[in-house]
Amino acid sequence: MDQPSAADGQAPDVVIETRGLAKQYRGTLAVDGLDLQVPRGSVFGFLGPNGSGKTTTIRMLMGLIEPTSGSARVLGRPMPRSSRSVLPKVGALIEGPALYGFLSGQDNLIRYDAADPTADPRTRKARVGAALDRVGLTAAAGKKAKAYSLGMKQRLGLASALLQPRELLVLDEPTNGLDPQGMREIRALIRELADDGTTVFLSSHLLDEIEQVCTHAAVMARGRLITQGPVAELSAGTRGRLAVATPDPDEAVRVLAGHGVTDLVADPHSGEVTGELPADPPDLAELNAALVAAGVRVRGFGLRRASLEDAFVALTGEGFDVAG
Ligand SMILES: Nc1ncnc2c1ncn2[C@@H]1O[C@H](COP(=O)(O)OP(=O)(O)OP(=O)(O)O)[C@@H](O)[C@H]1O
Repeated sequence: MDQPSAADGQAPDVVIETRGLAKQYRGTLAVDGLDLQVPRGSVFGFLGPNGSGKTTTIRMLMGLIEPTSGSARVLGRPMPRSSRSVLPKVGALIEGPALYGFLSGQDNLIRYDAADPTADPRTRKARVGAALDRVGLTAAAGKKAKAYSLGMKQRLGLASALLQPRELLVLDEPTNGLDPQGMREIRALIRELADDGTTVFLSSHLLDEIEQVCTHAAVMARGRLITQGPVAELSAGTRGRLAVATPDPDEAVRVLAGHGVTDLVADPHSGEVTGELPADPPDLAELNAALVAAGVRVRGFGLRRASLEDAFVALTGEGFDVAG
């Protein structure tokens, strides 16, 4: 049967699990042998450049398209076979919310709620009011949706996904196209939802977004999973860059290069020189002393923690290209 059990080999604290999941389009292997594990209670970032297979994966997870091979389980049940029992517990926002511009935000939600055969019409108003409140749109509830900013439209879309209690929220690029303020609002909302115990799975091509909001992440490149795990651990395996703040960048670059530091970059705006330490790094105190001895005025000196971007570059040997 479809009930989750130990016999299925899936731990109950995993809300999404795929094994060898793959999708082949005519000329393209969009997703290639994906083994994904999303822990319950996590804010899970599904990170990858444009075209790396994120949306295709999400569509398979939500039972919208069939995988070519492999399997996917959501909330312990196989997809797409169990869509009817799984999807009511999953709030999904894929490729932007479908809204009627001529209806108010509130009336859009009433329409959504009315389309749900399991939703009791007698409690509709209260549900819609609570969802609007949840996303901070109560004051704008009577305004036509076409007059909403992009961020407000996105929040209304989230409200539609929150009309029913959800175990899992799946959000495809939830901040795409938003201005910085709109992005902050959506991120704050995601954190609040996670604090309430909802697992949030979100895709993004923005590295810093994943670092700011996610507890866990999986990194995709060209349809393949590069790595996954707690965000702090993903970058921990990558060495940080040496950073020297100095008004003498040219001389600093020369001295550091002489001590085996590679990939040196001098930022004229910040007055900072950064570089990659060699595999067998020199003693940092001696490196600093060498700079000073060469007449380099050192304002700051240290190792910067590796970012997810550093980890991505180290793992793929490619830059994180977010063009498109
Ligand atoms: N319906 C389709 N038919 C043919 N090829 C497709 C189809 N959908 C996606 N692809 C291809 O599969 C690959 C992965 O696309 P996908 O949309 O899953 O990536 P993504 O990581 O979500 O990128 P984006 O953020 O740009 O949507 C791309 O090369 C894309 O062109």
